[in-house]
Amino acid sequence: MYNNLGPRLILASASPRRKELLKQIGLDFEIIPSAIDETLPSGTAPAVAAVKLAENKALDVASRIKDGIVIAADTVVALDDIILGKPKDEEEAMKMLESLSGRWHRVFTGVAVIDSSLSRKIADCEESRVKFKNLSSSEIENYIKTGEPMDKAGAYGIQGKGALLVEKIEGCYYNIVGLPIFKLSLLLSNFGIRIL
Ligand SMILES: Cc1cn([C@H]2C[C@H](O)[C@@H](COP(=O)(O)OP(=O)(O)OP(=O)(O)O)O2)c(=O)[nH]c1=O
Repeated sequence: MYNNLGPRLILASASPRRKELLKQIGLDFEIIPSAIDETLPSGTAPAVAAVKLAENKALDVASRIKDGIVIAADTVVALDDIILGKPKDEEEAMKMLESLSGRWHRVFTGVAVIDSSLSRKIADCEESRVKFKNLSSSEIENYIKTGEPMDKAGAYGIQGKGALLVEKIEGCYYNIVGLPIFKLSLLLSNFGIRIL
């Protein structure tokens, strides 16, 4: 593990995907989920929303700990400039999947890294593009029955059965899953954390 002797690292996330992705690169870290209100003024641009929410999550946790470096992220799906967050119920999941059918959309993940003293903070956003196949109503219904859409932005998870909906992508795959590993490594290097 990288930081046995390095700074304490905290992932401010309840997302099992983010935990797995951070483990994938061999970092030793703790988890303290944030408890922020994730609503932003309507009309906020998707990239701005993703960065702002990531910053708010990181600040929330950083202000509750004595020492350490906090990592937080937020993922939004954007169809044109309309933000698709997590669906509140199956009906909304169906509407989201219908609107994504046969089209390209963008996935933005904002990432924030903040020192517990709040003296150093850095945030950035990664953008990927995703093209969905044309979905039939039975495909949408069957996908919703898997339960996969409910805790995910845009009502799908590319890392699961949602892969069956995705024709192609442009950009970082990990960004779509919720944590752009390469971008995060650049941010961490600004804090003197080099993983390789
Ligand atoms: C598009 C897409 C999103 N997602 C997930 C990533 C995020 O977990 C979720 C978007 O919600 P977020 O609010 O970004 O994150 P979260 O509430 O799950 O976790 P936390 O705020 O505690 O960090 O959607 C996938 O898992 N796969 C995908 O293909």
